[in-house]
Amino acid sequence: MEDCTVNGYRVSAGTWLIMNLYKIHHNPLIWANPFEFQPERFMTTHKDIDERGQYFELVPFGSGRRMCPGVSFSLQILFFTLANVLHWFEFETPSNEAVDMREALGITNSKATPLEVHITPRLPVFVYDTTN
Ligand code: HEM
Repeated sequence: MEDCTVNGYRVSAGTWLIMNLYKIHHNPLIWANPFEFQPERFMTTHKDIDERGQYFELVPFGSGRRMCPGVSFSLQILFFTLANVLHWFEFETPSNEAVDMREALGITNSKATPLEVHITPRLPVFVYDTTN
C-alpha cells in the first residue's frame, strides 16, 4: 500500500474510504429528476446501464473484488419472486390512491410512509391449493 492521488485528492496509505452511494445514485448530472421514482428510465434513457459493478453511476451491489457475491442470486430471485407475486395476486391501495414513494433516511432504503395494500387472488381458487 502507498499514498496516492485520486481526482486531485491526496489519499494516505491505509485510509478507510466509504463511498456515498446515496449521492452517486442521486447525481442530477446522470439521473434526471433523481428524487422521482421513475423505473421506466431503465427501459429508456438508461436501458444499457448494468448493475453488476461496471457502470459506476449505478452500483447497488458495489464493485471490484469486494462487491456483493450474492448479485446473480439476488437478481434472479428478485425478478422471479416479483413476477410470481404479480402473476398470482392483484394489488390495490385502499381507495385507489397513488402510492407515496418518498423515502425515509436510513442505512437501508425504506419508505417514508407505510404501504397499505389490499391483496386479492387473481387466478382460479384451485390453483392456490398446494396439497394437489
Ligand atoms: C438485492 C440484494 C442485495 C444487495 C442490493 C446487496 C448489496 C451488497 C453491497 C452493496 C455490498 C458491499 C459491496 C462492497 O463493499 O463494495 C454487499 C456485500 C456482500 N453481500 Fe450483498 N447484496 C444483496 C444480496 C446478497 C445476498 C442474497 C447474499 C448472499 C446469499 C449477499 C452476500 C454478501 C456478502 C457475503 C457481502 C460481503 C462481500 C465482501 O465483503 O467481500 N448479498 N452486498
